[in-house]
Amino acid sequence: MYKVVVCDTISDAGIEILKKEKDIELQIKSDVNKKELPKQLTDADAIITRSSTTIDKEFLSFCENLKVIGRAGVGVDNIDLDEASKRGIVVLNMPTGNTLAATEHTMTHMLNCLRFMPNANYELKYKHKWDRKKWMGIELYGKTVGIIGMGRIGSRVAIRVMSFGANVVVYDPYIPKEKATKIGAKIVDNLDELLKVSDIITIHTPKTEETYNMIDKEEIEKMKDGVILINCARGGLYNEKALYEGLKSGKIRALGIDVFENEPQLNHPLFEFDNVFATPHLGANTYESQIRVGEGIARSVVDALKGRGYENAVNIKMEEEEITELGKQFLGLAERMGSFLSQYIKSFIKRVTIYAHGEIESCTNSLGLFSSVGILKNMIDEHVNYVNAPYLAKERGLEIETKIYDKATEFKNYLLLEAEYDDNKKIEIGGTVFEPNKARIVYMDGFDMEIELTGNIIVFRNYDKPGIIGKVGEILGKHNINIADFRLGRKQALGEALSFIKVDQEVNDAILKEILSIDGAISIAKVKI
Ligand SMILES: NC(=O)c1ccc[n+]([C@@H]2O[C@H](COP(=O)([O-])OP(=O)(O)OC[C@H]3O[C@@H](n4cnc5c(N)ncnc54)[C@H](O)[C@@H]3O)[C@@H](O)[C@H]2O)c1
Ligand SMILES: O=C(O)[C@H](O)COP(=O)(O)O
Repeated sequence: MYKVVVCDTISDAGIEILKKEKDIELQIKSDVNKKELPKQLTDADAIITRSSTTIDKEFLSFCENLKVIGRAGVGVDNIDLDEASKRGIVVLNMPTGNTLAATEHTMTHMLNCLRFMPNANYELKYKHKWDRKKWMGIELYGKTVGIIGMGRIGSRVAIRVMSFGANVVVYDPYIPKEKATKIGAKIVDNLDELLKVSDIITIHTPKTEETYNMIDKEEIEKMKDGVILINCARGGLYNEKALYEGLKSGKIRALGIDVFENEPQLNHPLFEFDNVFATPHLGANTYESQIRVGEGIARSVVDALKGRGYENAVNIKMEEEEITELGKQFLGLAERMGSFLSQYIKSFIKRVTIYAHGEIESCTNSLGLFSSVGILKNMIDEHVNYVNAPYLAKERGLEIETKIYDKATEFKNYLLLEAEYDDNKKIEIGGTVFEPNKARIVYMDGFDMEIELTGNIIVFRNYDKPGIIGKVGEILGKHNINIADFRLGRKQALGEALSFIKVDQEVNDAILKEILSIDGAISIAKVKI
C-alpha cells in the first residue's frame, strides 16, 4: 500500500482518481495547520501540494518515507528541489493545466487597469454614484505591451493582446527569436529596450535568482510615465517597495497584482491605492484548470509511485525534449552497461565517458543519467534512483561525461562506455540495440563479440590455447551449472581470448576460483544484470 496525502485543495476529479487505486491509502490534510502538517507526514509515500505549502529542508526532514511530491500547478519555487533530489524524492508538476486560466487572469487584470471596472462597479453599487467622468479609461488598441518571459503564459498573453490591436515587445533571452517574431511580436535583446517603449508591462517568468526583484526602482524609472504593470506570475519579481514608490509618485498608472512575496497577504501597503487591483493568487482558479491540474497530478503521482513513468518530473535531469522508442531502449542498455562495468571492475571508478553515435546522439544527458544509476547501484548501499544519482555521483567523486562517438562503426546506433579506475586503468565496453528489445554488448576491451545483457554472466579471459574452454565447461558441469549461452572473442595479436558465459544460476566465488586456477586463465569476474 502507498500512502498519499493531499496537502492543499485539489479538484474532486483528482481525488476520485486516487480513490480508485486499490493500493493507495488516501488522506486529505488540506485543512491541517501548515506548521503541524510535516509531523503528520512521517509515513507518507507521496504528497500533493499547491503553492500554499512551503516544502523546505525542515519540512522534508519529517518525511522519512517520501518518494514523490506532486505539485498541482506550475511553480515549484515553494519546494527545496536540491534537498528533495538529495533525498531521492521525485518532484512532479503539472505545467500546462492552468496556463489558460493564468492567461485569462492576466488579461482581466490588464483590462481592469485600463478601464477601472472594479472601482466603477463598487461606486455604483455600494456608493450609488453614477459618475461617468471619473472612470475614463484608455484603450489597449494601438498600445505597446511589453512581455517579460515568453513561455506558455507569456506567449498566450501576446496573442490575446495582439487581437486587441496592441503591439507586442518581448524580452526573453532563453527562447528562439522566431517564437516571438512568427506571431508578429518584436523581440529585444535587453530589458531596458522593453522598459522604454512599453505602455503596459506584464511579467511571466518563473521566480529564480535572476528574476527575483528583476523590476526594481531603477527599472521603473526607465519606464514611460503612466505605465501599467501586471504581475500574475510570482511575488517578488517586481520589487514591492519600488512598486509602492512608483504608485505614490504617479509614475505607475495602475497595477494588477495576483501574487505577493509573502502569501497569504491580508494587509499589504499596496492595498492603500485605488489604482491597485489585487487578487489572492487566483491565476489558476478556474473550474476547468483545476480539473485538468488535479486529474493530471493524481495520474502522474500514481505512475511515479508505481515506477510506470515520471511525466513532468522537474528534478530528473533528462533535458532532452523527447526520447524516441529506440532512445528509451538505449537508456535501458546504458543502465545495464553501467551496472556491468561496476560489477566487473569491482573497484573505485573515477570517471566514465559515454560516447553516443546515431539517433541517440541527441540523448546524451539521459544516457549519462541512466549509466550513472547502473554504476552506482552496485557501488553503494543507498537507494539509488534517477533523481539522486547525479548527487550521489558527485558526492563520491565519480565523473560522468557524455560525448559524440566520432570513429567509424558498422552500427547505425552505438554506445561506448569508457571507465577509468584505480591508477589510470581503463576499460571500454560497446553496445547496441538490434531491432526492438535486442540490446547487446558487442565489444569489450578490443574484443568484438556479442551477448544479451541479462541474467548471470561469467566474464573469463585467458591465453588463446587449446583445451581451456573445455575445462571451464567441465568445472561448471561438475557443479551442476548449466551454460545458457557462450560467446568468445579473440585477439590474435595478443594471443588472448575473452568469453562471456551465460549461466542459469549464480556461481559462487569458490567455483570462480577453481576456473581461475586452470593453466592459461588470466582473469575471471561475474556480473548479474
Ligand atoms: N498566478 C497564478 O496562479 C499562476 C498560474 C500559473 C503560472 N503562474 C506562474 O507564471 C509564470 C509563468 O508560467 P509559464 O507556465 O508560462 O512558465 P514557462 O516556463 O512556460 O515560461 C517562463 C518563461 O520565462 C522565461 N524566462 C526565464 N528567465 C527569464 C529572464 N531572466 N528574463 C526573461 N525571461 C525569462 C523562460 O525562458 C520562459 O520562456 C511562472 O512563474 C508560474 O509559476 C502563476
Ligand atoms: O504556479 C502555479 O501553478 C500557480 O501559481 C498556481 O498556484 P496554485 O496551485 O497555488 O493556485
